[in-house]
Amino acid sequence: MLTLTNISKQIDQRQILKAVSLTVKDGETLCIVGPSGAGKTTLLRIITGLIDYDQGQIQLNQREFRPSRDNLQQGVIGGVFQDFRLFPHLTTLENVMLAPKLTGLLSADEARQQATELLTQLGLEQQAQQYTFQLSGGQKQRVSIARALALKPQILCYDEPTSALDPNLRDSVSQLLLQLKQTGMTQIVVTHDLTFAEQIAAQTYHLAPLQ
Ligand SMILES: Nc1ncnc2c1ncn2[C@@H]1O[C@H](COP(=O)(O)OP(=O)(O)OP(=O)(O)O)[C@@H](O)[C@H]1O
Repeated sequence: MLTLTNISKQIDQRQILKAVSLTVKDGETLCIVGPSGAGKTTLLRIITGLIDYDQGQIQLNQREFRPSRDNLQQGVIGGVFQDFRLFPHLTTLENVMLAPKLTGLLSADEARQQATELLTQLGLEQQAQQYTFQLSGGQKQRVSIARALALKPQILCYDEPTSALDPNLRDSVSQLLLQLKQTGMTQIVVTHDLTFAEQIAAQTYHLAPLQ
């Protein structure tokens, strides 16, 4: 269970988040919705440890928890970001193998086997040997999810996972997130797409812009 209590954040002396409190229970999917500029991405960047917060407290499983970039690498909290952050000069398979191999979580053989399984699970077996610059937006999205899953996160966070996708692909992302929910994955999804939010989550947190 992840709990945020009164999280506040200023950027350039402007208040972006003020006293945000929310809880995500194990196995739940929480959608964070709100208008453009409300601070959704900022909140997700705080949860994934990419930026710090000024005030408040975060607890993971009822213990104080300070998100950091290390948590992304150690499989505590995984992130799927809007720009995918794939390595274009590596193949799809290599992109998914890389982090568990570099962090020592798995041997090279184990990482390869796991990556092959994840790519099959996500319908990307045909793309395994392609460079990621050769893939479509929807395929890159799924590689990015496979890569995050390869680090066995407790919680997986997504920033606008449908923003670059047409309606059919949006439905396939919903299906994928629902499948992951069935495996017990805890998920936090930033989106401004309310139809998508309704498809995937029972719980929605509305972030209102500050004036
Ligand atoms: N690094 C930064 N420097 C300056 N301002 C920033 C920075 N990051 C975010 N902001 C500001 O914080 C506010 C919230 O931005 P954020 O990207 O979190 O909103 P959002 O709700 O995700 O918006 P969108 O739906 O358009 O992506 C915006 O006004 C943005 O300009």
